[in-house]
Amino acid sequence: MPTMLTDVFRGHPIHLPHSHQPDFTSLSELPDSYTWTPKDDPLLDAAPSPPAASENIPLIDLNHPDAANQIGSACRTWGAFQIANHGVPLELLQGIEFLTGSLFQLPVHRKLKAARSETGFSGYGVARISSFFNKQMWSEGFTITGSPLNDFRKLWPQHHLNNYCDIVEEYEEQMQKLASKLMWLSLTSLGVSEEDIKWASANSDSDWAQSALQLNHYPVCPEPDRAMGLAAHTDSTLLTILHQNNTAGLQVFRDDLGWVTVPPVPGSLVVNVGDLFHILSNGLFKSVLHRARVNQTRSRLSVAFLWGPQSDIKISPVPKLVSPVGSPLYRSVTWTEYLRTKATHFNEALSMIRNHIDE
Ligand SMILES: C=C1C[C@]23C[C@H]1CC[C@H]2[C@@]12CCC[C@@](C)(C(=O)O1)[C@H]2[C@@H]3C(=O)O
Ligand SMILES: O=C(O)CCC(=O)C(=O)O
Ligand SMILES: [Fe+2]
Repeated sequence: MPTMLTDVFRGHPIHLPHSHQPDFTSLSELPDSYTWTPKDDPLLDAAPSPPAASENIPLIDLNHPDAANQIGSACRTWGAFQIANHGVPLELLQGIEFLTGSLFQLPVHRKLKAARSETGFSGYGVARISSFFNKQMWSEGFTITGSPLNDFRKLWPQHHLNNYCDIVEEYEEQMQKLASKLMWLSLTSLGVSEEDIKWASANSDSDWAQSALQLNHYPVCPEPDRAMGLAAHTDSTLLTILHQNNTAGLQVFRDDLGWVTVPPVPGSLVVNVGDLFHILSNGLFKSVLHRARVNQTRSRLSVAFLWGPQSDIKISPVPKLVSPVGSPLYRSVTWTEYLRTKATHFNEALSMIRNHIDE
């Protein structure tokens, strides 16, 4: 039995700057501890000069005959794209959004009953990356892996549980299928097929993949321009699939464009390349730096499906993508090892497993 995501942080406690969550509703102005300046994040106001033309991540129709190439090209230039006609039922997207809304509407003392412990994986709390910043983020989150029953029991009475657990399980199943389809479509565009990746071809997806769900809530904020919902980061995953409610906030970074807002397109899903897919593609696919901003009038919800390989699988650059004379850009690493590296070194984690070739 491979180790599970639930064990990943056992030896890696996160010490958060404050022991309790703020009660956002009681704040009418932004406290200093929530006010971000470029000192707290060098890329805070990053913009190219001269200003770049407005561009956005592509919206790709999964039914389009050329979808594989469009996805491949988006993974190389942006590391992110949106998809329509993805096959996930609209009612399920509405269901998970409703559940997320109900969860965060609970009074703080109830949510804290399901608080994530310092070494735990699942439950209610601030983003794990909070420990790398001096300022607090204007958001709250809830992490789920596998069945949410144990955590949901702490929040809701018995009669809600079946329905809420069914929604989460159905959502995880649909996302799992979609993520695997997207991975193979994008690899096809690089000429990589199932024969080239042994761990994935020998088994069905449900044997080699695992995942987590991250529910995020960004309450309305008195001074959104000075606050940060979720600070700039890359995901450690192969792929992340994100559902956002109808409120903008997600931004992706491009060296030549600066921060680009991803507009909500009702019914569509946002996909982003994570660090492990960047490694697998030998650097061809970009693991995209992204963040979430907040809003003065509308609260924002998002549901991230974080998808990667089981903990015993070593990810390394696909040999076909390493040129015959070149050497792989990265050494091999499991998701667990990588999450631990990330828990200590955050945005430096990728460079720590990069091969430095002596000329
Ligand atoms: C399986 C994962 C992936 C995690 C850690 C763990 C559970 C929660 C994920 C996130 C979600 C929010 C951003 C991030 C950076 C964070 O702080 O928690 C993610 C992180 C990662 O992608 O590295
Ligand atoms: O809320 C968002 O749009 C981004 C969430 C995110 O990046 C994450 O949960 O990893
Ligand atoms: Fe993310």
